[in-house]
Amino acid sequence: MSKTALITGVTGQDGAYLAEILLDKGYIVHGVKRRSSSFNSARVEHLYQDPHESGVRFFMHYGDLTDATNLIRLVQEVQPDEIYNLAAQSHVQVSFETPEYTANADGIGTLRLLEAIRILGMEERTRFYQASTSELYGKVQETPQRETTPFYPRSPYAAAKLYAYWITVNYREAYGMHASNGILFNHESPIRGETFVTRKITRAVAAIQHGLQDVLYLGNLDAKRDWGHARDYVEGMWRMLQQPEGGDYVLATGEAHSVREFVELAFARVGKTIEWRGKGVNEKGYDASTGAPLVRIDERYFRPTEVDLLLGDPSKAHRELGWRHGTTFTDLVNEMVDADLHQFAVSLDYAKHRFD
Ligand SMILES: C[C@H]1O[C@H](OP(=O)(O)OP(=O)(O)OC[C@H]2O[C@@H](n3cnc4c(=O)[nH]c(N)nc43)[C@H](O)[C@@H]2O)[C@@H](O)[C@@H](O)C1=O
Repeated sequence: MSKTALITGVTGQDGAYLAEILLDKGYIVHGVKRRSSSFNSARVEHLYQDPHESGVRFFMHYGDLTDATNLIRLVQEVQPDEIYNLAAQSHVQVSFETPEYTANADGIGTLRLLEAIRILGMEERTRFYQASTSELYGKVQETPQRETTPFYPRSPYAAAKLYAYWITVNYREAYGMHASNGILFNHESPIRGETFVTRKITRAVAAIQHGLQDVLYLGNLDAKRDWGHARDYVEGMWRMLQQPEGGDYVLATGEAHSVREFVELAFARVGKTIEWRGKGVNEKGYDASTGAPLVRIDERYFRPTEVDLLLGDPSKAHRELGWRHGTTFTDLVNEMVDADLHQFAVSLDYAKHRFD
């Protein structure tokens, strides 16, 4: 019999990759998305099947982590074997402007979902995955960070996720639920949201290459992150729920790079070498061969409190889940730049023919 999974946040980067691998593994997949006045399902469009065909295995529902009755009804209707809670207000900088909403969706939202399982008496049947985050380590207390490293959140986003982490642990211990936290370090891909720094950079490189943009504006170039590929990380989520018991696992590559290095590699993919001149907010990145300014600093992208360095130790996941990241940092950057170059080329071609 096919297993049934419920994915909140299915229209996001991770939701889309996870839905894809679960369908490949033979699951029936129910995704939850928020209502929006603009179209927001592009990442899962290719998973839709003709409803008149037999054997349809992908279903979408409207829902919201701030709406408890909706969550209870969804869990009751779908009767999932596995719930992956990926829905969140996931932008760290935005959380400084919307701290209450972030706490409600990311913190209390997790509680609502756990309570839905309990209210319906499904604690023994339904396994639960919580999208925890390396942002919990914030002002890091040791490097590299592992499951035992103390947390020190540095944003409303991280503080909300801290509550979600502990309430997941608590429901595991109090009610014997199979509930797990995946402490995922940054994971990116060509379908990453366009305001996260990696995708912002690769889109700008592609736009500059196509003559559609002159300069890329960024904040803190010295921040370091442990960047992996989202496709690898969703496999790790699934593996956590296949264990005999729930647990908490770091997924990371074990390698950290600065935003500056990401910029350099991304421009290198299109044959441009960046030469940095100036200091602090006056620093600029120039095209070494033409002298054109390509990168400038915009103070608006600095955060009230920054997380300077995140570097994960994924050895528990290696040992217990047999999980390893596959994509290297360079391959990740190249794949993202290539995809954005292609996307701009397709749009330009479409526009050209439309107005021919
Ligand atoms: C694991 C974790 O991963 C993500 O959170 P994030 O690390 O904050 O991701 P980001 O791509 O927004 O920033 C990375 C770094 O890059 C710096 N940075 C410089 N200049 C710009 C800039 O212009 N834009 C942005 N966004 N960041 C910039 C910024 O200050 C920060 O130090 C989310 O998925 C989150 O949900 C999550 O859980």
